Amino acid sequence: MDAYYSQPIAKGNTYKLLDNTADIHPTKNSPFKVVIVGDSGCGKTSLFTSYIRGYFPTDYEPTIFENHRAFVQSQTNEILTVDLWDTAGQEDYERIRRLSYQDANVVILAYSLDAKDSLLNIPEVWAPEIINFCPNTPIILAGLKSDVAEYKVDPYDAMKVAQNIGAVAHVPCSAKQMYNVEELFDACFNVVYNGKKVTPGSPSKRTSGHFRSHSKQNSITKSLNSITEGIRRRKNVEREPERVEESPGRYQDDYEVREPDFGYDNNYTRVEEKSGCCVIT
Ligand SMILES: Nc1nc2c(ncn2[C@@H]2O[C@H](COP(=O)(O)OP(=O)(O)OP(=O)(O)O)[C@@H](O)[C@H]2O)c(=O)[nH]1
Repeated sequence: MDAYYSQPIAKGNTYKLLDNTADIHPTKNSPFKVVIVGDSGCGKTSLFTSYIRGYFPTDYEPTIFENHRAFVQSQTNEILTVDLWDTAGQEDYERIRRLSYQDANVVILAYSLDAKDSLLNIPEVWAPEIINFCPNTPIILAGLKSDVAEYKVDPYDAMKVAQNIGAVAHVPCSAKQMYNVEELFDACFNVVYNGKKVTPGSPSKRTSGHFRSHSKQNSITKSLNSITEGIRRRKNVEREPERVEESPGRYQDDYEVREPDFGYDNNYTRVEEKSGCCVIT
């Protein structure tokens, strides 16, 4: 695994996912936001499921938007609230996905080791989108489905891509075999915390620039959930019109997805962050 890292960030702390969340009070912590993006079908949802739930899902259902909350404990017993944002790889949901980038602490940029196009799309599609919408957010490139018998992607080509897009790490992993899954998420936390104490407290006291207000995140999540619900309901209307009692058109205009205006231009430009987390050339 080490050979595929551009920087040895995963050598920092390890974080244990907590099963029993009954005694945890999330308001004490600012959530740590991890967003995953990548081609449709490359394995993003399965990765999150295998990390949070500990099993590999057998059904495939294209994601529109999903949000999961988890709690992890560092080796020094500090608890971190983690929000995992699963996005749609499908072009149809591009506008929703773009809203997910806001205030991300880390972006996992995923490709599948059994789909060459999914790697080609990293510099063509995904990296420019991330740079556009969250230019200062560290990127971790994740090569999913590392269990497949035949790789369509040379891991060393992927390593080059990782360096070219300024990813802080490249992690090949398998949700199916639970290979490197925990290491990938440890890497996410270590990008920000490496060696630093995880302390609950006011987001404004943070200096990394990657912590934002809890309430703002909650309102983004609520609005994305309602958009997603609207889409799901409209899809059901299309698929099963006989079960709809009210006007079938009622969900068509019940939300408006606006392109976020974060004040960045649309070009794929060189972005350097002082912390050295994200350097794009
Ligand atoms: N062999 C293998 N197959 C996997 C792995 N992870 C996911 N898959 C399969 O890949 C397909 C797509 O997986 P998803 O996790 O739904 O993919 P996704 O990237 O979330 O797809 P979208 O929601 O369309 O963006 C499913 O049939 C999974 O069973 C893995 O680690 N190994």
